[in-house]
Amino acid sequence: MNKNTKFSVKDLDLYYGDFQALKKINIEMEKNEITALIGPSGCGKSTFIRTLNRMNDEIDGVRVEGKIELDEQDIYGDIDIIKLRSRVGMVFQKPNPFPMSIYDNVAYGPRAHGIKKKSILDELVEKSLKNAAIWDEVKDRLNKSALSVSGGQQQRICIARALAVEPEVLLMDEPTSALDPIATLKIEDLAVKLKEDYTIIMVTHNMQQAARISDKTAFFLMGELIEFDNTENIFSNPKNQKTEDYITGRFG
Ligand SMILES: Nc1ncnc2c1ncn2[C@@H]1O[C@H](COP(=O)(O)OP(=O)(O)OP(=O)(O)O)[C@@H](O)[C@H]1O
Repeated sequence: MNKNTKFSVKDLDLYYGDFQALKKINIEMEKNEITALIGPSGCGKSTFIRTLNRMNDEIDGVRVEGKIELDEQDIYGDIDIIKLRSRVGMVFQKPNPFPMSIYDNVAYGPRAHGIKKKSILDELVEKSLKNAAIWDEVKDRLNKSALSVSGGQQQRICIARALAVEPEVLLMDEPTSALDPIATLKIEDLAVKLKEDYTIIMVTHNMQQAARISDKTAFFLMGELIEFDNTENIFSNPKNQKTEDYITGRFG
C-alpha cells in the first residue's frame, strides 16, 4: 500500500444467498485518480462498486467477506454507515434527481446533515453546482424543478448533489450510459477535473471512455478481477489473454 491509497480491498468475497458474485478481489485505488471498472454484463462491476459505500447492505441475503479499508479504516468494521456514505458519494446510471427544485436537490444532503442557515446553504449549492460544471446553465432557474432540464443537465445536478456533502470519493455507476454523446463528453471532462480533488471510481461499458479518461483500469469477468493496471497497459499491452479478448471485442 502506498501513501496515495484511498481504498484497499483484500480478499473480498460477496454472496447473494448461495451465489458468489465476487471472488477474492484484491485491489488498491488511489486518490486523485480515476479508476475504471470494465467487463461484460453480469461480471460484478456494480456489485463491486456498491461494496465501497456498503450499498449492498440494503439487499436481503448479501454476505460480504474479506476487508475493505478506506484510509486504512475497515469500512465493514464498527463504523457509522451514514458517515461512510457522506465520505463516499454515488452517482447512478440514470439521472435520478428528486422531484423538487434544483436548489433543494443540491441542498438536500447538507440539510439532512443539519445545516439550516440559508447563507451557508446558498454558498454550498453554488459551489457544488459550479464544481459540477452546471452553475452557468441553471443559476437563473434554481427554483425550477430539477426534472425540467435535459438528461445531461440532470446528471450534473446529481453530481452536484453528491458533491454538496463534501465527499472524498465519488462512485459513478455507468454515469453516461443514458446520455447523448455531447452530454457524455461533458461528464467525462467533469470527471477529469474532479479527480484533482476527489478519488473517482467509475463503472463503464464504454471502453473508449475508460481509455480516454481513466488512470487505472480493472477488468472483471464472472466475479473475478482478471487484470488491474495502468489504463494504457490494459488497452495496449494486456497481460492476460482474457483481457485482450475482451478489449479487442472477441466476447462480451
Ligand atoms: N440483488 C441480487 N440478487 C441476486 N443476484 C444478484 C443481485 N444483483 C446482482 N446479482 C447477480 O450478481 C452478478 C453480478 O451482477 P452485477 O449487477 O454486479 O454485474 P455488472 O457487471 O454490474 O452487470 P451490468 O454491466 O449488466 O450492470 C450477476 O450474475 C447478477 O445476476
